[in-house]
Amino acid sequence: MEKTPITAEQMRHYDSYTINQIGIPSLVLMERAALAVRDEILNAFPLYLDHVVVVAGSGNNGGDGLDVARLLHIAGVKVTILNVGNPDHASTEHQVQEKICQYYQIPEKTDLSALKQASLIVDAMFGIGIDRPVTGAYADAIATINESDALVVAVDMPSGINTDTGAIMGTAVKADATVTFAFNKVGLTKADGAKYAGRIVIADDMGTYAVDD
Ligand SMILES: NC(=O)C1=CN([C@@H]2O[C@H](COP(=O)(O)OP(=O)(O)OC[C@H]3O[C@@H](n4cnc5c(N)ncnc54)[C@H](O)[C@@H]3O)[C@@H](O)[C@H]2O)[C@H](O)CC1
Ligand SMILES: [K+]
Repeated sequence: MEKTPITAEQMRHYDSYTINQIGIPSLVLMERAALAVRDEILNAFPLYLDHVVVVAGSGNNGGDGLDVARLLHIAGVKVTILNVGNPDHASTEHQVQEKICQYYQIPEKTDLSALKQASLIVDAMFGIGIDRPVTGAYADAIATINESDALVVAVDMPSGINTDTGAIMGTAVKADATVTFAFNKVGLTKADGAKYAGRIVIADDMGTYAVDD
């Protein structure tokens, strides 16, 4: 398996090859991604589990976050979801995960004050899909996260960090750890990305396959 850090475009290519050519459904990849984040949180941060707040965007990074919220909830952890994204823009997978979280009646908030009670924050606003500077409610959430003394675990990328350059796009989450999927990302190895990522965990048992075509 290729071990050098990859770009967002390469990751999207490998994802779509795995989903469309091999036939592994994207929700299966999402579940495997979320299991890796859950395992890292339970194994590495057992003293920070009093109240986990998952900050979710409306794309598949947010979908991963909702999946992690459910997995932690059924593991007996107190979890609150803070939805920052616009629900009207929710991706298909995000909507599936949202419905499951509603089944488990996991509390959902939109007010940033939810972050004040967090012992651990899961940053699931943006992953490799970030394509413009962060502004508005997302920027406010990032500022509040960075001011918090909660432990911060980023899903795939610290939100606001450019996957390919490591540059801060307006503003970015400073994470204690980042669980990135399938392969390391170029943006986690250089510039501000290397600093903002914290300890990097590469979840490479993802079922995502590198193709060289
Ligand atoms: N690699 C894997 O095996 C898997 C990765 N998964 C996760 O999917 C995300 C990528 O999801 P995507 O929906 O493409 O993008 P994001 O969730 O990162 O971003 C959502 C959405 O946000 C918009 N956007 C971009 N920049 C901004 C901005 N500055 N302000 C507001 N909105 C912005 C843009 O339209 C994006 O589409 C990946 O990181 C993983 O977490 C899958 O779960 C499956 C397994
Ligand atoms: K993120």
